[in-house]
Amino acid sequence: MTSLRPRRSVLYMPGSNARALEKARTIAADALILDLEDAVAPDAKDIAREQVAAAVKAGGFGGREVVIRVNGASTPWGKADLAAAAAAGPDAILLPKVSTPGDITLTAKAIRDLGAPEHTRLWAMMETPTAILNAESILRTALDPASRLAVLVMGTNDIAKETRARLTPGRQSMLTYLSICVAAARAHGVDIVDGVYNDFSDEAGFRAECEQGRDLGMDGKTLIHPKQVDICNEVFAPAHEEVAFARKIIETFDLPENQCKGALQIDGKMVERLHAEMARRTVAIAEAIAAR
Ligand SMILES: CC(C)(COP(=O)(O)OP(=O)(O)OC[C@H]1O[C@@H](n2cnc3c(N)ncnc32)[C@H](O)[C@@H]1OP(=O)(O)O)[C@@H](O)C(=O)NCCC(=O)NCCSC(=O)C[C@H](O)C(=O)O
Ligand SMILES: [Mg+2]
Repeated sequence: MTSLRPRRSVLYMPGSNARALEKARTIAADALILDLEDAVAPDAKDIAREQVAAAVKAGGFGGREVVIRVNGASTPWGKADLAAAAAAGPDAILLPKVSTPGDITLTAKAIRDLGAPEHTRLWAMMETPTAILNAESILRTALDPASRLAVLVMGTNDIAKETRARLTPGRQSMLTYLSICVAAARAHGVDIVDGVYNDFSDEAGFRAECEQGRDLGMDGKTLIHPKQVDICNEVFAPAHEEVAFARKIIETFDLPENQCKGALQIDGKMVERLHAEMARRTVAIAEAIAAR
């Protein structure tokens, strides 16, 4: 079952940047990814690992979901990262460059053996051509709760690198990859967040890409700079009118005279029971956001 935890804005920060780790405790993002992978230079990997583990253990992140992105198992840092992350016990560990179901199941087993607390979930980066081709089988691992798989994170920079597709305005080249992953995530009750928008000074372009991701079915978007958080939170929250209409749908279907009806007319629109289900989710996510 997809969780109703708001994951509108998911902000990356380099684990080597102590100032950013400190500042993160006051940024209005729903989730934070403390990165040990691509944002950290090889010479800074050890200090980043120590800083991130200490920051997670120290806490103080309030209701923000705290995630550690480790280096891959085949890198010189992967093993130490996983051990440190499991011991720190964040809300989730984010695996980069997942390509097969085994990447999830083996990591889940490894962190269990390393003593990771039960609450530590796995998030998976979808950013290789093989991951896209294997999306369904990777996501199927979520059927077993032991996999801990909770969220997919799109890695559009790596997808562009590996496929040689260009990241153009409108992301024509990414749409198939994004939608395949949305379908796989939804089929198996896992949340999914969109890739980053690199030009963090371009507010209009960023807003358009947030809206595109939301309309494709994403739960939120990964971010690289604090100035992207407010727009992202706004776009991925249901609008006031949407919530009001959702409440109206629920109330109308709940009326005794409508108990036997499958379809109704509300404000000139045809509404079916499937819309009542969607409306319940809209209201629930709006309430979860309001409670933050
Ligand atoms: C992109 C940046 C390097 C820009 O940094 P900087 O030049 O320092 O920006 P500012 O001067 O505008 O910063 C203003 C203040 O905000 C703090 N800050 C900046 N970014 C962050 C952040 N991400 N989290 C927390 N705080 C942040 C600065 O420290 C300044 O604070 P103050 O000193 O109080 O004024 C930088 O934004 C950055 O490093 N961003 C994150 C880069 C990153 O994590 N990249 C990896 C993830 S993206 C990726 O890998 C995608 C995926 O895998 C794929 O394949 O697509
Ligand atoms: Mg990447």
